[in-house]
Amino acid sequence: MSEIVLALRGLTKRYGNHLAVDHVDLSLEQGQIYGLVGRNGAGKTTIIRMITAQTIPTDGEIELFGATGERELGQMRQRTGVMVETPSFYPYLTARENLEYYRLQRGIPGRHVTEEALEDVGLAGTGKKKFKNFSLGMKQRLGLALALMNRPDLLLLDEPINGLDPEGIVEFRNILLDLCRQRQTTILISSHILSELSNLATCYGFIDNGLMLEQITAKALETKCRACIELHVDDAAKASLVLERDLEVRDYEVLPGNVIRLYDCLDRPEQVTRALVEGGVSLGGVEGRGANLEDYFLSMIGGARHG
Ligand SMILES: Nc1ncnc2c1ncn2[C@@H]1O[C@H](COP(=O)(O)OP(=O)(O)OP(=O)(O)O)[C@@H](O)[C@H]1O
Repeated sequence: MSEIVLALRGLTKRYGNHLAVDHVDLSLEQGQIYGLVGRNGAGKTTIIRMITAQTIPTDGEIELFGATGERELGQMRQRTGVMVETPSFYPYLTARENLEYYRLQRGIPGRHVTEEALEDVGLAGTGKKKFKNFSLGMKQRLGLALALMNRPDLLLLDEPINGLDPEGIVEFRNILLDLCRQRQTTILISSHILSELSNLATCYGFIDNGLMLEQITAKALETKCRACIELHVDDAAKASLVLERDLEVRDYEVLPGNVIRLYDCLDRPEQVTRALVEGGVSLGGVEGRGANLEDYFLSMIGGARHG
């Protein structure tokens, strides 16, 4: 069984009358990339700050690498790397000089640590270029390099992809995937844009108003958000037969209540309905379902607000 790297149980933060984080449960196994998704003010930063002891929880429990007591938690926190908002770097120093400054400040021995961190994030070749002339993507990668200097087993990243252009997002994503593959680094990454985390997160937690609304694996989310034609029929077995025989459909699933989700023939729904009717199937409804991750997230938040 995989090691549980991080577990939150009933984690709560109250500011006056405001519940910023409301009894959040979360569990993260080694090598997972957990996408914490929520709008601005949802409580993402507060959760990360409680894990790193920058904010004291009002209630609940944090378990890190199996430890829960304050003293042991303190030790285990040394195995984490954190990036909450872009760290302040010196504008007139290079990437290497900036990292060297922080390495010495933190008392981490060995120049090779800086070199490895620069290699990890693809900034080893930036030479004399000063921080002030870096693109946002480079700045964010330097922030990540700083979080990687202690070779963490758990990385906590608060909105690191925020504002990056598509190319920057891909670069950042590839670095994280490499860390996960090569070092089995476990990653918790927050974002207010779900699609920024696609092809990266292995599971998601959706948070709104401090509440964890849903936790779902990337695979399950992909299935939920996959484009399909949803058919409500009187006889699913008969409909399946017609679809396979007359339209050579292979990719479909049958849900309870005589509902069929069809992933083939998306561009020709009329042909599907005609074939079914001609095959003697009664259709109660035909509905095209979208494939948009953002819509899924927004519909969930909408649902929460009405709830
Ligand atoms: N020190 C504080 N004092 C009072 N309220 C706070 C404090 N820190 C955060 N909050 C409130 O707690 C809630 C959650 O904030 P948090 O920063 O965790 O959200 P977030 O999801 O990270 O959003 P953002 O992306 O905007 O940072 C917000 O309503 C915020 O105003």
